Amino acid sequence: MTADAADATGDGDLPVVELDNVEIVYDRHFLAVQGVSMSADEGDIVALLGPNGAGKSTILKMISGIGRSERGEVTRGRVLYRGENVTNDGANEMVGRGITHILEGRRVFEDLTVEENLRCGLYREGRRFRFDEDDYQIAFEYFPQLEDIMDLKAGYASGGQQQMLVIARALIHRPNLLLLDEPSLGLAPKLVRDIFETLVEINRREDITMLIADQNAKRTLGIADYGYVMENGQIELHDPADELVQREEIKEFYLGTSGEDSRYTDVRHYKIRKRWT
Ligand SMILES: Nc1ncnc2c1ncn2[C@@H]1O[C@H](COP(=O)(O)OP(=O)(O)OP(=O)(O)O)[C@@H](O)[C@H]1O
Repeated sequence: MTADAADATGDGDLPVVELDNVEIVYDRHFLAVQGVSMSADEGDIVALLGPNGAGKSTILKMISGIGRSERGEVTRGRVLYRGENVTNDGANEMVGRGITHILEGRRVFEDLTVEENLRCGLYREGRRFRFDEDDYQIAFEYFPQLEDIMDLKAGYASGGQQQMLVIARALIHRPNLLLLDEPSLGLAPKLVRDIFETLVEINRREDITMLIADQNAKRTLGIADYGYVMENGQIELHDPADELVQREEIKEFYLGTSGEDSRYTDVRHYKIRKRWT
C-alpha cells in the first residue's frame, strides 16, 4: 500500500507492525523473548541487531506466523499489523496481509531452476501455474544478473546469486512488509554492500517497509531508519539508526574497531574479555 492509499484508509499514522510487551515461548516452556516492544513505521527500514540466540529470528517468525509451526507462541503482549491484533495468526493469514519473510540461510529450492524458484513467488496470488514474463520484471529490475541464469539449478548458483534470488522471489509477492533474516550472512563485504544498496532502492521505489535482523550492525544501521539491539531475548537499546551508531556502547561493543564489516560476534568476544580484565 502506498502512503497515499494508507492515508485514504485512515491508517497512515499507524505503524505497519508493532509488538507490544511481547513474550514468546517455544514448546510451552522455553522462554525465548520477553517484554519486547518495538515497531516499524510505514516505509521505514528497521534494524534488529544482536548476537546468536538473542531472539531476532524468533521475533520475525512470530510476525510472519512461521513461529507457530515451530511450536512458538506469543504468551504475553500483542502483535499488531496496521493496528489489527494479529497475535498468533498463522503464516497463511500473514502472507495474505502482504507480509513476506526471507528466512535465514538463503532457502532456495536447490533442484529447481532459478526461473522455477521465481515462479514460486506467485503462489500468494494463487497463480503458481499461470504466470507471465511480466511477473519477473520486478525481479530483473533490481537483480538483472538473474536474467542470465534463469535455467540454472538454484543449488548451483553462488551464495550472492541465491541471496538475490530469494529477495527477488519475495518481491514477486509484492509485499507491504518484508522481513529479512541475516541477509549478509556468509557473503563477501562487496556483495553485502551491493545487496544492501539494492534493498534501499527497493524500499524507496516500491514503498516496502523492511525489518532486517542481522549481526552486521554497521551495514544494517547504515541503511536503517531505526534500530533495536537485543540480548538474551530482550531489547537492550533502541534509537534512530543515525543516533544509535553514535552511541559509545554501540561503537565499542557492537561495531568494534577492527573494520567496517566486523560482526557482533567479533566484538562480543572483546566484550567478554573486557569484563574479565
Ligand atoms: N524452534 C525452536 N524451538 C525451541 N527453541 C528455539 C527454537 N528456535 C529458537 N529457539 C531458541 O530461542 C532463542 C532465540 O533464538 P533465535 O533464533 O530467535 O535467535 P537469533 O537472535 O535469531 O540468533 P541467530 O542469529 O543464531 O538465529 C535461542 O535460545 C534459541 O535456541
